[in-house]
Formats: sequence, C-alpha cells, structure tokens
Amino acid sequence: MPLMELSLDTTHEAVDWVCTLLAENIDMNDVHITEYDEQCPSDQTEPDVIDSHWSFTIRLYLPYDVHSRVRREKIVNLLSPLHRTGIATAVETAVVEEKFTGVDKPKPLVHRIGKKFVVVAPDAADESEATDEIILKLKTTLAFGSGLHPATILALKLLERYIVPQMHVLDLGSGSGILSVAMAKLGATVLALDNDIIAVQATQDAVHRNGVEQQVTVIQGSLGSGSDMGHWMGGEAINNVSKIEPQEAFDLIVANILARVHIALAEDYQRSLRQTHTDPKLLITAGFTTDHEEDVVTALSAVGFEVIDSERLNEWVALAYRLGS
Ligand SMILES: C[S@@+](CC[C@H](N)C(=O)[O-])C[C@H]1O[C@@H](n2cnc3c(N)ncnc32)[C@H](O)[C@@H]1O
Repeated sequence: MPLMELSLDTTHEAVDWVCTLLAENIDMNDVHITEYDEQCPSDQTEPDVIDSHWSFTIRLYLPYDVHSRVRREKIVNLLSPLHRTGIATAVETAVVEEKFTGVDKPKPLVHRIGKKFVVVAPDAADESEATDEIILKLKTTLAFGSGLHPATILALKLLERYIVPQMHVLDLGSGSGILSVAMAKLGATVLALDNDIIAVQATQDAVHRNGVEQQVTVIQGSLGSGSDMGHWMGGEAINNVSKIEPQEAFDLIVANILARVHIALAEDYQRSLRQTHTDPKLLITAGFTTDHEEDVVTALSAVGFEVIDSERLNEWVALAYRLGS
C-alpha cells in the first residue's frame, strides 16, 4: 500500500520540540530522524558552533488512504509555528511506494556526545559497550531531553568531566531521564526530580531501559521553592509535587532548566550540597542562552558559587561551579 511521506528539516534547538509535537499525535515508530550532515566523522567531538542552520531531517510516514489529507493538514498545522519562526522548513509531501524512496535509508540515529556518550535507538540491542563508550537508550516521549538539544549536550559534556563513582547527585528537571542515566552509568547514585508526571514516567522508562534501577530514584517533585513553581511551559500549579527540603545531601546538582528557576533556587542549591573532607561541592547549570548568563551567575555568586568551567554551543551555555566553604 502506498504511503504519504512528510518531511522537514529542523535545527538542533527545535528537534526535541518537533518530536514532542509529533509524539502527541502519531506513532513515533513511523518517524525517522537523520543528522543533516552525515559527513561528520563518528569520532569527532561536538564543535563549538554548528554552521549549517539545519541539523536534522525528519521524515514521517502515514498510510495513504481517504484520511491522508486530514492527517497531513493536522501535522502541517501543528508544525507551522516552527516554520514561521524559522526553526523548521515547511513540510514537504510525497506519495511513495515504500519508506525512504529516492533517499538512502537512514541508519538508526546514533548520536555521539562528548568523549563518551552515545545516544542510540530506544530498542537497540544490548551490545557490549566499548570500554570508553557509555550507551544511552531513550524512547521519544513528550518529555524533553532526546539528547539532541544543545542544553542537554552541554550538560552531558560537563558531567563527564565532574562525575566520579560513588557521588550522590541530584538531577533537577530530569525530563527524558538522559542526565540521570548518564550519571548512573558514570557510577553515581541519583535522585531524579521533575514536577511533570510525563517527565517522571519518561525518566522511569529510561532508568529501566538502561538497567540503572539500583542507582536512580525517580520522584515527581522539586527542590525547595521549585515545588511551587508550576509547569515550565505554562506556570500553572501542579498537584502531587513532593517538596524535597534543601539539606546537605548531594555532592553535585545538575539542572537543565530555565534561567529564572536557577535564579530562584540559588539558595536552595547552596543548602542542598554536602561537605566532604576531600571533594568540592559542585553545581552544573544549563538550559539558558548567553543573554541570561550574567543574571544566573550573579544570583549564584551571591550565595557563594564560583564558576570553574563552561561549555558553549551557538548561543547556549552550561556552567560548572564550585561552592566556596
Ligand atoms: C529542559 S528540560 C531538561 C530535561 C533533561 N534533564 C535534559 O537535560 O535534557 C527541563 C525539565 O525540568 C522540568 N521542570 C521545570 N521546572 C521545574 C521545577 N520547578 N521543578 C522540577 N522540575 C521542573 C520540566 O518539566 C522539564 O522536564
């Protein structure tokens, strides 16, 4: 039976967003994402700037029948705001006999991040990991964090430098669970908090899929005053959000979250880190662009955090801090 193929190109910043919109409406098994620039050698580490505006091609397939036009309209309408704001191309339509007519069948997306992380398809077979590789398997869900967004990439690059085995860490705003799984695979024990139930379920799925249940606890909750902040997309209050009181419990906190949340939680971060004789108290913040950097750093410096490292990709920035004693 013929298929209707819809395709569009999109950016690093928007690819998660496109997937989130699609996941709500169609079976993600019929969606294929390929990196735009396949010339990039697989052992190349992430560049600081991505030159090409378009980073990914997304193709999706629908049955070609009497309902196709309506289905197509729905998807085009869904994605048109992204096209209007210049972060996705218009949707192109073709009727094809089989998937990937006229193009090379995309290989499953394997995305290398930093020196160690490799994001693979959610159902990829368990292969023995090369000693220097850490495999992350993630299902596409409505939760943020496929590993393709710059903020996630930058957070992972800092985590691979600062996580050491036996650390106890907090992942605030765990989304898809990608950072929690990565930290567990680096040897940490993790408390993963998200105030959104969809993200909590996605994190639980990622934890099971990657076999790190022993190391990661997942709770629908937030840290201190973060529990009263409501949903990040709309701000409305959310029920059943547990409040984790800030008390000296963690060796490191990572939060890929909006700048205003980092600013509001500066004191809660500070009170949640524990003193050990040997290790510094560490914080990693991501989720904002350089225009918010000064405000975030000012708020965190005021409670004793000192910037010790950074990662940048286009206008996105992630910072690592040490808390002075
Ligand atoms: C940008 S996503 C990050 C997902 C993932 N950690 C990553 O790095 O890709 C931010 C997540 O924080 C969650 N979030 C936003 N505000 C929050 C708050 N006040 N407390 C807890 N979670 C929050 C959102 O639901 C969302 O899943």
